[in-house]
This record gives sequence, structure tokens and C-alpha cells, in this order.
Amino acid sequence: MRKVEHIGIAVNSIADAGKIYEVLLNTLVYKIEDVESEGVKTAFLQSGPNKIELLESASPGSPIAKFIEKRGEGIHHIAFDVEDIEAEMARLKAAGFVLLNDKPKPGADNKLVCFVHPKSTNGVLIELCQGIK
Ligand SMILES: CC[C@H](C(=O)O)C(=O)SCCNC(=O)CCNC(=O)[C@H](O)C(C)(C)COP(=O)(O)OP(=O)(O)OC[C@H]1O[C@@H](n2cnc3c(N)ncnc32)[C@H](O)[C@@H]1OP(=O)(O)O
Ligand SMILES: [Co+2]
Repeated sequence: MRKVEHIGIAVNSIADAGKIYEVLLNTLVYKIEDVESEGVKTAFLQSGPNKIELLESASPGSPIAKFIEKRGEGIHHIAFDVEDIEAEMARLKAAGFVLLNDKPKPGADNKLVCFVHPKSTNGVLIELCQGIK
């Protein structure tokens, strides 16, 4: 794990939350991207080396819809940047972590991603991200 790649925040509306985070971070949303496979619309803001990913559900029953239904808006996951996602997945699997996908899958912002179940990580959903060159 090289660094925190982004913090994912579940929100009801990326338009409304985007405006709030633009004032808070004194920067602008630099990308809005739908990730159909996840049933989510994402908005990204960069503040220094830190990235915030706002996540709005795009379909009922999506992970974000279920999360907000159960817990309301708030921090959804922490994503880490990795050099070699397949090697990291194999390392974590061998170490007993529960991976939520058995192969890297396309994520937002030009990444390959894999999620680790929160039950393996003290209740925090973890995402591994490898940039697609
Ligand atoms: C990939 C695009 C983008 C990117 O960065 O590139 C994204 O980040 S997309 C983000 C949205 N996609 C995902 O989150 C995919 C991975 N998530 C999942 O597979 C599910 O959400 C899962 C397995 C974490 C939970 O799904 P499930 O259907 O089991 O929902 P439950 O409500 O039954 O949850 C079971 C259990 O887990 C707890 N939970 C759920 N979500 C979270 C969370 N974000 N953080 C911590 N804990 C979470 C939930 O409270 C339940 O716990 P329990 O004690 O049983 O109540
Ligand atoms: Co993410």
C-alpha cells in the first residue's frame, strides 16, 4: 500500500455535496463519472495530495443506496493506492482477508479496484486501487 488514494463519502446528491466540499476544500470538482457496474455516480475533488470521492446511488439496491438506507450519509470507504493489485489481492487473501471480488474490476478515475470486506478490517470498507497506465 503506497498511500491513501481517496476517501469515499456516501451522499444523497453529488450536486449538493459537491458544492459544500468545493467551499470546504477551496477547490472545484474535477471529475464527475458514472460507474454503472457499481450503480453509482461519483464526483472527485483534490485537496493537496488528498482526494475525496463523493458517491451518489444511481440505482436502488446499490451498495451506496443500502449504505445510506442503513447508516445515512457519511464516510463509506478508504481507498489505498497499490503498485500491483493482483499481488496485493493474493497477499491479503493468503493473510485471511475476505476480498469482495476475485479479480480486479474497473473503478472510477481510471483505476482497477478490489474491495476488502469490512468484517476483515474492524468495520472499515477498504478499496485497493491500481492506476491504469
Ligand atoms: C468502484 C467505483 C468507485 C471507485 O472508487 O472506483 C467506488 O468506490 S464504488 C463504491 C461502492 N461500491 C462498493 O462499495 C463495492 C463494495 N461493497 C460491497 O460489496 C457491499 O457494500 C458490502 C459487501 C460491503 C456490504 O454489502 P451487503 O449487501 O452485505 O450490505 P449489508 O448492509 O448487509 O452489510 C453487511 C454488513 O457490512 C456492513 N457494511 C456495509 N457497508 C459498509 C461500509 N461501507 N463500511 C463499513 N461497514 C459496512 C453493514 O453495516 C453490515 O454490518 P452488520 O454488522 O451486519 O450490520
Ligand atoms: Co472508491
